[in-house]
Amino acid sequence: MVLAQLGGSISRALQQMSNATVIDEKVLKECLNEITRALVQADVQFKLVCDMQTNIKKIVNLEDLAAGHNKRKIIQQAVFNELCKMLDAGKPSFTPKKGKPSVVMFVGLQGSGKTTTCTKYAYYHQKKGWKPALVCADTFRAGAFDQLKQNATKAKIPFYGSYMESDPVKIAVDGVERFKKENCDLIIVDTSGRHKQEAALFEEMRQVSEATKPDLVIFVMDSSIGQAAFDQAQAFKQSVAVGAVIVTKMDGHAKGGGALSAVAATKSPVIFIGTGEHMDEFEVFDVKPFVSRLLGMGDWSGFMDKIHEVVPMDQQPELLQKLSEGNFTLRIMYEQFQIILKMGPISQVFSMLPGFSAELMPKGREKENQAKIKHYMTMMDSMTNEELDSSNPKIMNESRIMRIARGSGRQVREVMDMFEGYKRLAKIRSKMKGLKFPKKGDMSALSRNMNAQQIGGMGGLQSLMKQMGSAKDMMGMFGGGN
Ligand SMILES: Nc1nc2c(ncn2[C@@H]2O[C@H](COP(=O)(O)OP(=O)(O)OP(=O)(O)O)[C@@H](O)[C@H]2O)c(=O)[nH]1
Repeated sequence: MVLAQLGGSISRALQQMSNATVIDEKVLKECLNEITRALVQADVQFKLVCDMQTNIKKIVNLEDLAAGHNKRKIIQQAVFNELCKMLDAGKPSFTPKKGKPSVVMFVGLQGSGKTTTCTKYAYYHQKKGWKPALVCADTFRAGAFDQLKQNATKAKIPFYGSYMESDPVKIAVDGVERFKKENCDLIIVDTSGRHKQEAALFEEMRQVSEATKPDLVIFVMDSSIGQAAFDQAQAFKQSVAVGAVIVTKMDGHAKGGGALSAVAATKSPVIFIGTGEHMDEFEVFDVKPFVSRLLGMGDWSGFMDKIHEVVPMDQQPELLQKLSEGNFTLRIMYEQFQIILKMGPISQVFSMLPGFSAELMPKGREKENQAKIKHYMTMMDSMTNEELDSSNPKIMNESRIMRIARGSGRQVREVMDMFEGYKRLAKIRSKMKGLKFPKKGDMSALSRNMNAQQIGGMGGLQSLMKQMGSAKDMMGMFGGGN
């Protein structure tokens, strides 16, 4: 994934600087040049990158920093802040409220991923307890309704469209009315994809917008257009009241950094990014957590959100208790695998943990990793209660391993592999013993807690993970980290 490479290059530049015995002008310059190269390679506008470099140099005045100052931390913080500034549109978008009907209209160029993104957006909200519905007002592209219908059926989301009606305005109005009556709280209208030059289709888009009075218009844009994103976003904004942007195909394009920074320059907030063709390859875009993950600094609030999304409320205290106990059995590992599989792409989940980088888990390995977890779970299904509930690795003798392999139809080597992985995770967990996890939204509790643990907040946890070599270890378990 290109973004992971960008994050990896910036983190490495910062790491190399940290490794230097003395941080002087030369070391800082080398570090900033390295970061500049990485950003330019990701197609970020050269002027933006130069401005960023100048700003950092202004903030980090090495001569003025007294000896006691932690120069490394100050530089890291400046890089973090400047990256945030570059990607921040400066104003939030309208946010629909659960339980209150909102109409959201999707617009974008042909093939930008609009139809796919409508379903991803609906599915994302459905998982959070909303009642979304999809309306296909794309009468231009043959097959658009079938595509939406197929996606919606797969995700069990109600949909509306017509093979007969050729007027998109009528379909949109009928669909919105119908779903309002059915008490849907998020009515999503997909419109025809269009080109910048196609005046007639732009007019149609204006009419659909006028007739349905959307609370939010989302412009969907393919990241491969890079810096051209600026012109495109502007063109759409001039025709309809674009309130937010979703950038798609961030998984495969070297120009992703350019697209994100160019959209921010139009002052249109990016609210989600698409990171693959599948329904759950869709991530909230929130500048600070995004940059934090990009730099391998984690995103605890995103991680906790995911947990709150997939674990029923009544089981949450129990899970958090287990996470903080450090007494890690194979049964706990099994339960946590169940959660991980529900949380979405493994690389996405792990990139939310400090010390992990999406780079450690190549995207191509996603399917392979999911299959590996499932195989591990099949092997654990062949274990006895005694084996599952023991935290003593010594009970797993040769005859037990042979029995588990036979029972699950897997190789002995795979059982041993799974067991090695378990031991690695158990080691990590024992070091995290006593760490209390915050309630949803209560990040201050986490930092208070971490300070109490004397591991020095977020950065401290990151270095703790590094000390343990856990990122590579854990990724290694799933076949990443090479
Ligand atoms: N890799 C990747 N592919 C994506 C992503 N989002 C959409 N796609 C793919 O992009 C292609 C076009 O997506 P559609 O949803 O049909 O695009 P559209 O904008 O609705 O197309 P029109 O209706 O012609 O305007 C499909 O093959 C999608 O699977 C993404 O985030 N990553």
